[in-house]
Formats: sequence, C-alpha cells, structure tokens
Amino acid sequence: MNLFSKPLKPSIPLSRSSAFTLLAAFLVLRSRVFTIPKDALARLKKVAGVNQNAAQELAEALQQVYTKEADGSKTLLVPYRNTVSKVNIQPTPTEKFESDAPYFPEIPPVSQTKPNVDSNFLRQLRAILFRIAFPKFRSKETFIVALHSFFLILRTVLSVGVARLDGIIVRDLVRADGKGFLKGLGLWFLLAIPSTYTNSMIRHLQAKLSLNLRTRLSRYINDLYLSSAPNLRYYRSDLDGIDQYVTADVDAWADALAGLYGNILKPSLDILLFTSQLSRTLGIRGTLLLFGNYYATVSILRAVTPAFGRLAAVEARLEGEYRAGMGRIGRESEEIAFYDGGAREKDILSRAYLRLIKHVNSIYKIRIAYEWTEDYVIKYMWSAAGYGLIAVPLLFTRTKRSLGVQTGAAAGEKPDDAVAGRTETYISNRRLLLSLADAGGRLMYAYKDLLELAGLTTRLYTLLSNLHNLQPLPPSSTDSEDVVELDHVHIGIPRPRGNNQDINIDGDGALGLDLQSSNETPALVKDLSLVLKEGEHLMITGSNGVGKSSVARVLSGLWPPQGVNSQVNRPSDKGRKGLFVVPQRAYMVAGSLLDQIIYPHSYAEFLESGKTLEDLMKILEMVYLAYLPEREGGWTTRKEWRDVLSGGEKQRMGMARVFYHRPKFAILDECTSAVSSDVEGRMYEHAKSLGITLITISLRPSLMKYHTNLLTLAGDGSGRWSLSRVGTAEELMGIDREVISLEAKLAEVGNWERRVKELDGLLSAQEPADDDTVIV
Ligand SMILES: Nc1ncnc2c1ncn2[C@@H]1O[C@H](COP(=O)(O)OP(=O)(O)OP(=O)(O)O)[C@@H](O)[C@H]1O
Repeated sequence: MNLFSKPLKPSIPLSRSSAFTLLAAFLVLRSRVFTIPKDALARLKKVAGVNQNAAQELAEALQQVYTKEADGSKTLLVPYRNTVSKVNIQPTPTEKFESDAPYFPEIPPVSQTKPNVDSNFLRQLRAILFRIAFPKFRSKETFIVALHSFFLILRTVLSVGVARLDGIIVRDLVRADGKGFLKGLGLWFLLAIPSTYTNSMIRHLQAKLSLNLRTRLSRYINDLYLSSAPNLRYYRSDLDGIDQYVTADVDAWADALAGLYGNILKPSLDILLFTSQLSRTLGIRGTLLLFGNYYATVSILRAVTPAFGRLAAVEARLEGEYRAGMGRIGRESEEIAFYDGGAREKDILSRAYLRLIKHVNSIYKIRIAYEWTEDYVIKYMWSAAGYGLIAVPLLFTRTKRSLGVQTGAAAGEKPDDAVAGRTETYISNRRLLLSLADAGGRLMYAYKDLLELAGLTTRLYTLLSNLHNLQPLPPSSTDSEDVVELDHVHIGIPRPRGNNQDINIDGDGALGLDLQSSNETPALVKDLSLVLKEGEHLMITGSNGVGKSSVARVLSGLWPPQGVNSQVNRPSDKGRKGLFVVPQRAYMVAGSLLDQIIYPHSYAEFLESGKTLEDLMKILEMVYLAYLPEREGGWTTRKEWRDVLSGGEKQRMGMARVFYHRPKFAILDECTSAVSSDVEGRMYEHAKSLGITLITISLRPSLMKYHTNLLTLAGDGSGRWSLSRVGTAEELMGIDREVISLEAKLAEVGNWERRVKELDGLLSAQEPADDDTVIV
C-alpha cells in the first residue's frame, strides 16, 4: 500500500506486506542473532586460549601497565568486569596543536562575554567541531552522524506513514469495511516495529555520539592541559575552576551538541515533509496560511526568549565554584578538623550553594514566562491554526462535492464513501498537524538548546583559547657539560597572562624582561649568577618569603628567567635524570605504595628500568620506611596516602624518590623539615654517596656541613644576594660551635632585659625622694 501519497488504494499488495513482515522478523531476531550468550562467549574464548593469562593481565591492568607501540601510541590495559580491555591511546601530535592554535586566539574572560547565537558563536563552534570533534571527514563520529541522520529521516518518513495509516483505519471503520480494517490494524502493528526500533536507535546513536564527542574532546584537552615542560599548561593556566571546564563543561557540551543535532534535524525534516504532505490537500491558500503561522510563531518566541546562553555559562561557573569548595574540604579535611572549622566551612559552602541555587531559581522563573508563551503559541495557536487549515479542504474543496452527493448531484458515489473519504482526510491531516505542532515545539525548544549550547561553547572555547595561548617557557640551553648555571637572572613573580607587552626576546633567543621599562613588581632576587658543577653542593638560605623557592622555580623551568640577556642552563637528561626537585609540600600520587616511590615513573617504566622490588626495599631502608610494605599490606596496596602517611613519612618518601631516580642534581626545598636531624643527616650522606649533587633550600644551619657553597638571599627588599664557599669540615665544626655559643648568649637576652627592667624600677623608685628634696 502506498502510505505516503494519495489517493490510497484499499488493498495491500502482498509484496509490500511480506517486506514489512520480513523487516519485523529481522528486527526481532536481530538481538538473538548478534548477541552471543556470555557463557558461550567465555567457552569460545577459552577454546581459543584468550583467557589463559586473564588473571595476570588483570593484575597488570590494576598496576596500570601499558605497552608502547611502534607508532608512538600506548595500549592501555583497562580492567572491565573482571576482564581486561585494551585501549589504544594516540597522543595528539605537537604539530596538531601548533596548527590549531591560530583557530583559538585569545578572547576576553568568560565573565565579560555574552554568549548568543551570532557569528562569534558560529566561529567558535566551527573551530571546536572541525579542529577537534570531527578533524577528519572519514571518522567514527561522521559515521555515527550519518547513521543517526538516516534513522531521523526514517522516523519522519514512518511518521507520515503512521498518519496515513491512521486515516485509512478510521476510513474503513466508517465504511464498516471489516476486512480492510483488520488489514489496516495488522499493518499498524507491523509499522510499529520499525517505528519503535527507529526511536530507540535514535536515542542510542545520540548517546553514542555524545560519548564519542566527549572522548575526543577530553583526550585533546588532556593532552593539551597536562603538557610537559616547557609548556606546563596545567601549572601555568590561570583559569579559575579549570576542573569544571575540563570535566562537567565538556560533558554538557557533548550532550548538548548531540541532542541539538537530532532536535534540529528531525523537527526540520518533519516540518518539511509534513508541510509538503499537507500542502497537497491544503492547496496554495492553506500552505500560505501555514507559512504565515510559522512566521508569527518564530517572531513571538524570538521576542520572549531570554539570554539562555549567558544563563547557562553563569550556571556552569557557579556549579564549578560549589564543586571546588566541596573538593577543598575533602582534600584538607584533617586541617579543617584540627581547627574545628566545620561551621566556618559550612558558611562558605552555603554561600556558594545559595549563589548557585539563586541563579538556577531565577532561570526557572524566567522560564515560566517563556514556556507559558511557548506552550500557548505551539500547542493552542498551532492547533487552532490546524483546525482552520483542515477546514479549508473540507469546507471549500470537498464540501461542494459531498453536498452534491447528499443532494444527489454527484451520482455514482455512495454517501458513505464520501463521508469516509472526508474522515480519512481529516484524521490524516489532523495527525500530520499534531505532529507538525510537535515538530514546531521541538524546533522552538531547540532554539533554547542552541542558546545554551552557545553558553557552553563559549566556556569550552575560553578553556581551549587559554591553553593554546600559553607560550612555552624559554628552553634551557644545555651544554655538553652537566652544570646548573644562572647568568644575570632576575627572579620575579611572572606577570599574569595578557600583560606581557614588555617581554622581549634577546639576541640569544632567550625570553627576558626589561625591568627598566616594565611596570611589574620588583624582582625578588636581582641579577643572580652562579655556576654549579657536579659535586658542588649548594645551600640556599634566607628568611621566609625572600624568594628561595622562587630560585628553584626558575632553575627547574617553572618560571621564566627575567632580565635582559639572562640565561639558564640545566643539566641534560642524558644517561640519567638531570634535575629532580622535591618540593616543600609533600605530594602523594593516587596509586599503590610502589607508585609513591617511583613517581613520576609508571609501573611500566619501573619494569623497563630493570629495578626490582628488592631495590625499592633497600631505598625504603635508607629513608627508614622499611616497615611500610608489611604494615600496609604489600607493594600493591592502594590507599589515600596523603592521609595515611605522617608528615615526616611523606617527606621521607620524597627522599626515597630521589634515591630511586638518582638524578645528577636534586633540589631539596625544605623537604626534610619534619624529619629528625639524625635521619636527615644520614639521608644527605646517602644522596651524596650516590653521586647526586644537592641544591638544598633550608633555614637549618645544621645542614650547611653537607654543602660546599652557600647562597644567602638578603631579604631586605633590595634583591641582593651573596654567594660564598662553605669551609672544610673543621671550619664548619667551628661555625657550629660559634652558632651554639651565640644561641646560648641569645637565650640569656631575656634575663638581661629582665635585670635592666628591675634596675629601672629601682631607679624610678628613688627619683621622687630626690625631687622632694629639691622642692623642700
Ligand atoms: N604564584 C605566585 N603569585 C604571587 N606571589 C607569589 C607566587 N609565588 C610566590 N609568591 C611570592 O613570592 C615571594 C617569595 O616566595 P618563595 O616561595 O620563593 O619564598 P621562600 O623564600 O621560599 O619562603 P619560605 O621560606 O617561607 O618557603 C613570597 O612573598 C610569595 O608570596
């Protein structure tokens, strides 16, 4: 039966109905045919020997083992339902980032932008879509979109079929044609199978598209964000609440885009097809009225649509602030508990939450007026227009004919047939119009979704633009000789991004800062020059906040060196790691006990290095943590180590990492301040015996004896410094003795002050008597 065009034949050709039956049977059986029962699959795998090493693979997967492929990619073993799935990860090449950067120029902060559906939005969306989400025409995502589009079109075509069939069934009913009615009903059930299957496929493909887009974006952003030196974007990005951008915003954007595609394509197709179907019966006048109706609807709704894009962007930011607050409490729970700061934290969080829900509430309120107008226009105005339009063929075209039948003017046509024909037209058109109203409604909702997508696109684009516009830090020029060298370097706090007009490139290509012409804060340390060869151990000292850690930041490449013609040389990583820094705050990585020692190595790199668990045990012995594997239940135990280990234990773990990596130079930034002096001394001696050159930042004079050079930062705001050689062990003992005697003398200062006060008291007690004497 030709369901999609009129006139409709009463009988159903056998070939079409058998085709439908076959399609239905295929769809029902599909799941049985293509889904192999799990136990059968397991048996098959066993026969094929696939599961032989499953236990070992699972253990390796839990240890985050990956294999390096020839093309530079990694195959990760991911535990999944007691099995291991292999996921190949292709890193985004640096050239790709370089070629993408011009598409993501610097933009104003997200708080200063008003996302809207305009050329700016289209430019941003195009850049994200075609540079990241769909970089190639022939990709999995393109295939999903094509399949999704196919099912969307199929759904529209089937809807027209359903509308026509609806009319036929009612027509046969009015005609009292039992056979035709039953056939129609049978066809109805058959048509329901592809229709419902199409619906679930549309939902499935939409979810799949969203997930694929999210994966592509997440991989790209993670590769960009977690970049190693000299980019260090995760360290240098100044975007507030960046975790919200990288996680929730990417997810929301992928969802919004995948949903929007269906929400725009399907109703647009519906409107096109339904309008063309309707125009056959409505004639020119009716069709024009239909378009007039569309125009009126769009004009009214555009006028009342609020700025959903900006509202969505603000909501995402507030959500991020609230999440960040919660995360901070989780991270710093012990410190907060010591201060009993729960009530204070609750106030801070409540404030963040209130700001969020106030905003969300205001969106809901704004939506009431919008949705009220929308419902009124879409449901009632469109339905009323629909009734009017249906009346056109009934009252003007066919009325005359049917009146003729009733008056006997059109002989040869039964009155029942005429009524049945009218009913069929009415039912089909009414269903088409209802679907049309529904499509119109969805298209209007899609406009709101489009505005929300604009808000999320702005946030995503802000993230990408922020990350792309962080220029790499100046590379260190490494000599063949392994030395640490600073040459005329100003150590200063880096200027915030977007204010770097004074940064210039000097003749050697090193990035410098012209302090004469700049308006930035004065350098913490000025014109610092030093050369440190292997075996020359340096201690950096000076009072708090004077810039000791900042020197380490410049040495390790976290901060750019400032000053004209300034230069930094770092030892190369050839042979073994050149420079390794143990920071002031101990850091414990998420993972096993073993992972804590080998960080930043992965388990695979540990295996590659040829070191063994015995070696690790020896290292733990050296830092007096040999009891940990047994106490914590083995090397593979995974815990929240930040909470499990004490402050001193965490610092010793930092030293264990130094012994594991055995770098040429190690910067130890007050990383043993909580370790007892005797253990600290032994660890320093051991580090030196491994051939590690130490650069220690400390306020403890007792550590001086392990070093050959002393850099003292003045700390009087002048940026002055002095570099001296530390004497022999004999001389150092002398210094130690002098320090002890001076400390003893200083301890006496309190007593002397008390005595001076007593004497002052005695003197002042005698003074009035003298005065009296004078008066008398
Ligand atoms: N990212 C930053 N932004 C702004 N100011 C900073 C930043 N990092 C450090 N500072 C400031 O620079 C100064 C020097 O900091 P630095 O960490 O180098 O001190 P320090 O000498 O190591 O102190 P301490 O002995 O207390 O560890 C401090 O006043 C600090 O507040």
